[in-house]
Amino acid sequence: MSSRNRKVRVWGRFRPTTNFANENIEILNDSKSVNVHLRRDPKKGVVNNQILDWSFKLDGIFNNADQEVVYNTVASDIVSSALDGYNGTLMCYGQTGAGKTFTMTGATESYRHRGLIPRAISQLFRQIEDRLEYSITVRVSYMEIYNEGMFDLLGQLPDAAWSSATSGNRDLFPTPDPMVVTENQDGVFVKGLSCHLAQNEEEALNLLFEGETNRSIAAHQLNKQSSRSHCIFTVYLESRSRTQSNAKYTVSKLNFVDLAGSERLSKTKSEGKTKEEAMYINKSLSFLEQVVIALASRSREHVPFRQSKLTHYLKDSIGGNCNTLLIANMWGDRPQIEETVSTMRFATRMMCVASEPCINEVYDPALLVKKLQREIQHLKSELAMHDTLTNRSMISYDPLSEQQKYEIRTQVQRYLDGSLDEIDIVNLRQIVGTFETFKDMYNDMEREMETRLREKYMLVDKTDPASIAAAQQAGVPIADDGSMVGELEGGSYGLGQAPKAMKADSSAAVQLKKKERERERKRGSRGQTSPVAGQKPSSSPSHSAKGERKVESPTTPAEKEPRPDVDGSASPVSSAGNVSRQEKSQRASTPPSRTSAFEEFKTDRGSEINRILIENKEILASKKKTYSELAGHINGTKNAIDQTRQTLEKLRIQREADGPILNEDGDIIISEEEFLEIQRLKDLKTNYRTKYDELHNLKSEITYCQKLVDQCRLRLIQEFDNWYSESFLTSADENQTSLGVGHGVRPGVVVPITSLATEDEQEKFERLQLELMMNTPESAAFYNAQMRTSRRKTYGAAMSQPQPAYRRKPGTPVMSVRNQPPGMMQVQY
Ligand SMILES: Nc1ncnc2c1ncn2[C@@H]1O[C@H](COP(=O)(O)OP(=O)(O)OP(=O)(O)O)[C@@H](O)[C@H]1O
Repeated sequence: MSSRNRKVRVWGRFRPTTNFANENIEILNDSKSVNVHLRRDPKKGVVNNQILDWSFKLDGIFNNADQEVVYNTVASDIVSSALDGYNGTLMCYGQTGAGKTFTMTGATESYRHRGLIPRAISQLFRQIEDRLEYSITVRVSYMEIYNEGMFDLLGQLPDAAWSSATSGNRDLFPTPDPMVVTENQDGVFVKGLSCHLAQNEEEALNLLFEGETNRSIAAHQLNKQSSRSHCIFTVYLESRSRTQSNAKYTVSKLNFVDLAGSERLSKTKSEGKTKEEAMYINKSLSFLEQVVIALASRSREHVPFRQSKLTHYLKDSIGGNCNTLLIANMWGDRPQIEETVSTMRFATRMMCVASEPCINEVYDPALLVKKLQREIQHLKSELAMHDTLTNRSMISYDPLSEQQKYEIRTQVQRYLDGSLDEIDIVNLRQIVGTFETFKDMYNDMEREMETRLREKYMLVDKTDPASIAAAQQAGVPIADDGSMVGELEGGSYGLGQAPKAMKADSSAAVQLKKKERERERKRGSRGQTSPVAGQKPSSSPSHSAKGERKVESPTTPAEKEPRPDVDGSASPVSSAGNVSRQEKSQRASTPPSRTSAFEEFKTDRGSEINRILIENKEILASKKKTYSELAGHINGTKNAIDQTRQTLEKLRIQREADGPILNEDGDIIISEEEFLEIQRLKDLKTNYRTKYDELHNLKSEITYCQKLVDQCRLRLIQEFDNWYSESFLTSADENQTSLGVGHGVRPGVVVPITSLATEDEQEKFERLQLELMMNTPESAAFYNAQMRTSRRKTYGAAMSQPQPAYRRKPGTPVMSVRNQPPGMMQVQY
């Protein structure tokens, strides 16, 4: 029942008295309602706003009730729920001497008058014995909060196990560190509070009584043995199933909170230590009241739990997911009537605190891992069975063995050196392994390359002044701006020879550089600077650090010849493979931009192949258009089929509702309308199949045409590349161009041929889309829209791309076309 509570349960208990103020306190017959009538206090004057009549209604009132009745009525269910995984809190609140400790612990010397805690312990172990299918662990802690300090009432026991340091700082338990209230995702706990395993009822009771003896008690005007602290006895339960090897188990805690008694100092006239204690008690109870008010108010966002140790510790124990019970202990005597009203008011507020108990389930990580491992094994077996049934027994789901890794590496190595044409794909793991091997090999190569470079050269980061300074110190002739003597401009890293070799006379080097600049200047004055706007004048390659570039000096005859016009007015190539004298002369100065040269090439030397490319593209475009129309037609047919099916279904339902009409043979007779619809459906299906086959064939043609277009384009680019290299570049130039032209292109990396023309990517994308459309023709509109968007994007990207490096990949095989598709132009090589 308690697990379904929506509010904290609150009961009132009057301690027995022979002087019950019947004229002031009326307990109604429902045993829930209490009316209290106060007498006007003459000390407050004739005119005052004192409320004299109060009516309270709690969940129940105990008057002269036996301990057993109290326990069975309010506590038993909460204790049972704790074994199911629900947290529970049982709290006694009230005036000093009102019977809180009696209710909570009872008279320790009398079994009959034992209180809630011993009864709960007894019930717990009884029920644990009954729950044979569960292994339930019981642990106990007992602490008190005295004058805002926390003390472990069981801290001195030999089996004390602390969550961190030992606890307390009271004289009784001199310990190094004070206890601290801590919170984590599992709830609130006290760091430093000892926890004790209790294997049976007796052990648990021993712990209770041991703690009782350590409580702070003092004689008080209203109670000979008044508790001067808040005491919290906690039982921690952990319940695991014995029958199921389940990673899931429940944990719960039962808090028994015996609060210190409130008192009016003006009335009790407490003095000295008792007064100080009372002040602490009243203050913390007032914070508790604030918390309760905040919890009871829906509009309140902040609950001031951290104002006191008590409220902080009770943060997850009042309402919330916890079964909470408050027993408001009261005096029935007339002199205490104001305190009784005050206690009733607190109790009524507590009734408004919401409580939504829930089971605390946790997962044992070790068991969970085991369970998941078992599940993986099970799934693997299922997969293996499935693969065997579908003739895919090659597939393995185990991690790659060392032998397999070695084989993959060997394959990749052979693939890279060209002795293997293709890597056979066996399964996903092998693909992943292959990629990893590529990555490893790439990293190895990079490291090896750097090591080799470092062995031979000194690498200087030109953007790093410290690196430059270090190089200068090592004797490398390098200027403060990072440029090296005799170095080519434009690189971000300087590559100099090792210090020994580089110990050239720096003043001579500077002179050399000056002379070089002078020569450049003169050459410029003769009108022989680069024709490309914005391009830097070519630095003299003959002065490179390695001295390997062979560009003719400005004084060579080649350079003295007039520079050819690169806008195409004069053809730079006389015949394929034959580079004219005029062409050779172009090498002496900066070559034209590849973009402009390519445009020129397409209209001149490469005009024939360009023409074939254009025609093939036109044929491809027209086939794609037909494909799109056909797909649209198929879509229409598909819609018509769906509609006809719906109509037929309606007619069938109608026919069945009207009752079937049968002929003599017992066959169902259908209406003419239904017959016609069936006929129509047949025709539509035939049409759909025919057109679908057509679409399929057309798709093959498109794929073939696409290949031819690709081949043409590749050929055009290769031709251009050869022509450009022969016409304008020396081998050193080629190297330089490949490093310098492609932005972000790494030395030695050849730009993939597909990136040479942006439409390659576009057309590849379109091809993929067409393939998808083939599978689901009804998605044509969707994919078409996608293509349009993609085209727009590709166009935008192409417009903003830097000039690509037109480089022919070494060893690229020359393509030839063997089969000519109908209506396609064949490339003649
Ligand atoms: N229901 C009851 N039946 C019999 N005796 C009771 C009952 N309630 C209280 N008493 C007795 O009244 C005295 C004071 O009770 P108790 O110590 O429980 O009060 P308390 O509220 O805990 O006071 P304090 O706040 O000072 O600790 C005890 O001697 C106790 O035995």
